[in-house]
Amino acid sequence: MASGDLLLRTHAGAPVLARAFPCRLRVSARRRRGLVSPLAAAKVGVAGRARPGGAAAVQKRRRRDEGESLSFSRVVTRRDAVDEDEEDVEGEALQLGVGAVTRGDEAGGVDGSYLSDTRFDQCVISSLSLKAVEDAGYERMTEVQEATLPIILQGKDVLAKAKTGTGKTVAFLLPAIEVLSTLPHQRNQLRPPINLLVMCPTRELANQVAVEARKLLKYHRSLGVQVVIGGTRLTQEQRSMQANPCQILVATPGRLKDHLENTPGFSTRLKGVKVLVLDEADRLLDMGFRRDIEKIIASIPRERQTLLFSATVPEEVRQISHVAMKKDYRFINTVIEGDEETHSQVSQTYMVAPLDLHFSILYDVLKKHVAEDADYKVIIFCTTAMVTKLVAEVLSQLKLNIREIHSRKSQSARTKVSDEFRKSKGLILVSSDVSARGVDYPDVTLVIQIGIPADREQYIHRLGRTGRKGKEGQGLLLLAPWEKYFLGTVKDLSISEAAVPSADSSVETEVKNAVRKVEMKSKECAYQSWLGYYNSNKTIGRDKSRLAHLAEEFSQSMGLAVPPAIPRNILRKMGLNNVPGLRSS
Ligand SMILES: Nc1ncnc2c1ncn2[C@@H]1O[C@H](COP(=O)(O)OP(=O)(O)OP(=O)(O)O)[C@@H](O)[C@H]1O
Repeated sequence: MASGDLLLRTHAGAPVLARAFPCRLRVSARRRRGLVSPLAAAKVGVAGRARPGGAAAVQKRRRRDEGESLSFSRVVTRRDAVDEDEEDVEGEALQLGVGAVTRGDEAGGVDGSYLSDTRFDQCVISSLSLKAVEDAGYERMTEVQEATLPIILQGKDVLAKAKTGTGKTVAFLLPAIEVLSTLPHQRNQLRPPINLLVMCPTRELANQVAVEARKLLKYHRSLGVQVVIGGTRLTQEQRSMQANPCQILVATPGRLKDHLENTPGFSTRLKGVKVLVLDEADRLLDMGFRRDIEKIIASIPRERQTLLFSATVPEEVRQISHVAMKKDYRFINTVIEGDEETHSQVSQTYMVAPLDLHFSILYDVLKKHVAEDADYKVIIFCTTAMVTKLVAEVLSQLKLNIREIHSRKSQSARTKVSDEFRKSKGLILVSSDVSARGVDYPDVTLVIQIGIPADREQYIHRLGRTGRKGKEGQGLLLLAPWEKYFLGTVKDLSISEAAVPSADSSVETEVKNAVRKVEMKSKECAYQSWLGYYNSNKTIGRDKSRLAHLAEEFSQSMGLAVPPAIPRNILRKMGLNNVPGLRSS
């Protein structure tokens, strides 16, 4: 936290405490014990003060989505790569830590600390929303919901940071719906305005947010929600928007831009936006999405409320939040200062081993996990879509119960796999970063990450697919020796080294046979995308001949004696033509 940020800790319900502790003396006593809600504090005049504007230059980080390189245009265009048809910071900051750890039996978790003591029925929300919240089975607010609701209801712009799986979706949807429910809604309008626009970086997340919105809208009969995402026919979406226009729109950026450019009357409807939400805000504001987001923001009214939510808010996101928010926005951070951004009930380990052992290690770890936990539910994150496909094929050959999801799959296949994984146990999902953020699969027991994640934030979001709602979970990061430097970026997290399983020759033979059975085409594609991914990595991609040598190691791990040849034009686009060790075709 930057100097000048206000440190407050919260324990119990914001609106309730505001009534319960009206005098400065009692608030101060609770502040000393770290138990004051922001609203209570604000009432007695201890609200956060403006942060000094930091004018540090915004570092433009080149990021990858889907693990594919963004640097080689047609080989992997930005469209293919990204999962999309796929002022100085002046805000007030509140640091809200978890006061007492409560045991959340009703949440089914071992540690219910993500829940606050405030019940929804103690809040100033409409009876229609309250009934819907109760029907959804939510009784107490989560910490982030408790912390943000009163401030959003005051009409403030909010940038909120809270750990993964702690209810950020309801935290922005519920107050936004409350705002909308006070607006006049005329039935039978030909093109009714869109009043709430929620942007999400992935299609799966957009669908999930719409499902949560529908739950909360159960009794708000005059309000509706619609989703526009890539991978579906634009005309189909246009027809359904015309047939049943809704006030709430959940969208991925590329597709929203398509509608802006191609759907008659759409830009007029966007002029009605009163609340804009950027879910996974840091991802939406990074370079992969920035241009689309800026265009979208330019198409909606300046006079609006903006809500940015994420489990990670790197300093540069705070620096550029003026792109979307008013200067007097509030930064609400529910991750206590000094606490890790990951969950303490998730054990994190890493293993370092040469690439040619990775499949055997993976198989060994999975076999043990499956044997130990009949209700196992594992996600394996891979660096690129094509590497994901390869790993899924190898593990399927080993007769594990595998499903595969990445951007090269059709949207219908993605939706089917995602729905199945949400409902089932006893499954292993091999995924690219399409599942890294926001996706709420219940009861994931283990998250494995093979190879370095795009960055520290991506590591945290991927790990956050387990340990949701206070439940326990495990995380394993599997690295090659030359990837070990990544550990330096997450050294503040509790990751401990795990011993590499000792070699078992029968397992190794089994794995080698499985690898051998995978089609050559899959190996070629994996090799090319692997090369693209590490080529655009600032550390590894710097030395091209070393990169070629490492790529050869990767091709050997797929059982290839000679690395596949890559079309010359693709090598050129990657800036890798004439690099010794790389073959062109
Ligand atoms: N007050 C509540 N009580 C119990 N469960 C809740 C409550 N609010 C939300 N949930 C549930 O908690 C789960 C996690 O919520 P959600 O997906 O919004 O988390 P998140 O913080 O957005 O996670 P991520 O950072 O991964 O996007 C969901 O299943 C949601 O239905």
